[in-house]
Amino acid sequence: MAELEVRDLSFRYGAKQALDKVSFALPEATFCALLGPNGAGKSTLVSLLTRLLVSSEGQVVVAGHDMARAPRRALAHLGVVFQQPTLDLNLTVRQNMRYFAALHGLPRKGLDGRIDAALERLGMAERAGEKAADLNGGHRRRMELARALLHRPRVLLLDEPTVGLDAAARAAIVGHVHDLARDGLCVLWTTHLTDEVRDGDHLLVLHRGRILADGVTRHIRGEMPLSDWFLSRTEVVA
Ligand SMILES: Nc1ncnc2c1ncn2[C@@H]1O[C@H](COP(=O)(O)OP(=O)(O)OP(=O)(O)O)[C@@H](O)[C@H]1O
Repeated sequence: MAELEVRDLSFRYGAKQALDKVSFALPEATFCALLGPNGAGKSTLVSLLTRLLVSSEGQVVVAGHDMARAPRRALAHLGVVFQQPTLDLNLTVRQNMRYFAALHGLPRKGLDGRIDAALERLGMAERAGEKAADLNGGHRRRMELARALLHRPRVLLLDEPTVGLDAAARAAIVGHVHDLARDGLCVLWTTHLTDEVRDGDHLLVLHRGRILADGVTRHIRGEMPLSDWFLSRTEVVA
């Protein structure tokens, strides 16, 4: 069964068609890169998947729950890391996580254990008592990732999560999220950077609101480096 399924999803801003009949299905234990140049429609798709936007055309199904008919159940299985950081810099890492847990109605019983486990997975266990303001950008992002796992979602959505990070921090996050996918999570990672995509990843290429390619990266790119393939298909002049 698909953990995340999108069927014929379309969206327009007035006359501007931002998404045009987008369809794909992702199973568990998948790292899927959603690659598209600026303006391709990635943010619009993320907004529809998280119900910030609603479309009357098409369907989104998370862990078997239809986003339009059962939004609370669908959203309960979705973890999200947005492009813009959403943490309180004055609180410690643990306080930020407790605050998020309270907002989501997670039971207090066993919460610290959940927080420790989530931080451990991201290599952040020893930073639980540090103020978010004192963390570097990469560690802040990892904290947001740990937080997105607290309610044990089956699908994790990340919208260009490496924006503003240096190369080492980017590589660390890319690695951690691949580990999460290997352990069973269905991950959708949006990016416009081909070097964040691995050959064995599931790749969706979005261009001008349409899916250009859907499959395993190494099959899609053939003999070409992915960056060359991507540039040739999206007509971006380097
Ligand atoms: N509020 C809006 N009103 C009108 N057009 C919009 C609006 N938001 C986005 N668009 C247009 O819809 C298309 C898709 O935009 P979207 O932001 O989803 O792309 P993106 O792939 O996320 O790009 P980026 O990487 O630059 O964030 C673009 O042509 C954009 O100009």
